[in-house]
Amino acid sequence: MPLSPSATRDLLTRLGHQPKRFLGQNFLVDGNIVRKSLELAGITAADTVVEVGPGLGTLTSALLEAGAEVWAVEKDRQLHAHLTETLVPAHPRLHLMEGDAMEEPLAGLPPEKSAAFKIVANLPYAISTPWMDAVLSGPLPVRMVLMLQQEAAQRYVAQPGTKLFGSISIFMQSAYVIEPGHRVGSGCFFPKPDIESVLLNLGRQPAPFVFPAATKALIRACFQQRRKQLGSILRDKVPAETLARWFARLEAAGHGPSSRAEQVPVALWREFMV
Ligand SMILES: C[S@@+](CC[C@H](N)C(=O)[O-])C[C@H]1O[C@@H](n2cnc3c(N)ncnc32)[C@H](O)[C@@H]1O
Repeated sequence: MPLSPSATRDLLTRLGHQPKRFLGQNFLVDGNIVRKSLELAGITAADTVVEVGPGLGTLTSALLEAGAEVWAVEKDRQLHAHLTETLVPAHPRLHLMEGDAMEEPLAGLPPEKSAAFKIVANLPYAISTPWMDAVLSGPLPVRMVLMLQQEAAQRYVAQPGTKLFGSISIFMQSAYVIEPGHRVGSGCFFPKPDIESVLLNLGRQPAPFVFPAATKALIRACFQQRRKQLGSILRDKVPAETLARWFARLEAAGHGPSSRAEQVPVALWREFMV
């Protein structure tokens, strides 16, 4: 069971640990949310799970109690040391590393384990979108159940023609079905965050599409100049023949070189550069 807010505060005091805002240290203190996360992820003893930012080990303990094998990466040296002392000795199925999830997005998961794994995490807010972008380059987890800020979740599900539609919406919607999640009140965390959070449930599509790194870079470039026409952004960056073929596809669907990146639907982006 997760610690209550007062027990969490006491533990942090005992450790001499001041929650760090820049590391998004808002610890889960609500048992229902922990249970719901495991339930949405369908965690069983047969699962291999990656966790980013185990913190005080709340989700980690629940995953281990369910019998899962867990790979976790924690950036905070003091919290990593606390988990090394308290959780690691009792749990041979926990593989904990100290590190940055931007360098180790899958917490050091070995390649032979990457064919079928899940991610369950209460993400540090500052890295949620760039980390997700890295994860979407593959290998892809079969399911992700993620606590993250509402605005990031809105970007993932955003539709063309809206302000929030961007490269991450395209990469996400090409690989995952976004299943109903849950709003999570700020009282479920200690300390309370000043932004809204949601629990997002992402199931891998039967035929997920992973964009090559070079294509991802070009798509990001198109959204960095949202107001510019695609023709003028891409003219010098993509071979003429490839571009003409894609623009012909866009024109057949009512778009073209004068369209802006945010107007082009996900399905047409999937045909870009292929
Ligand atoms: C929102 S807290 C979640 C803590 C815990 N999992 C829970 O649910 O209570 C985010 C955690 O991610 C860690 N963290 C922040 N940035 C990180 C990074 N770049 N790589 C790995 N861990 C990071 C923080 O130190 C913190 O423990």
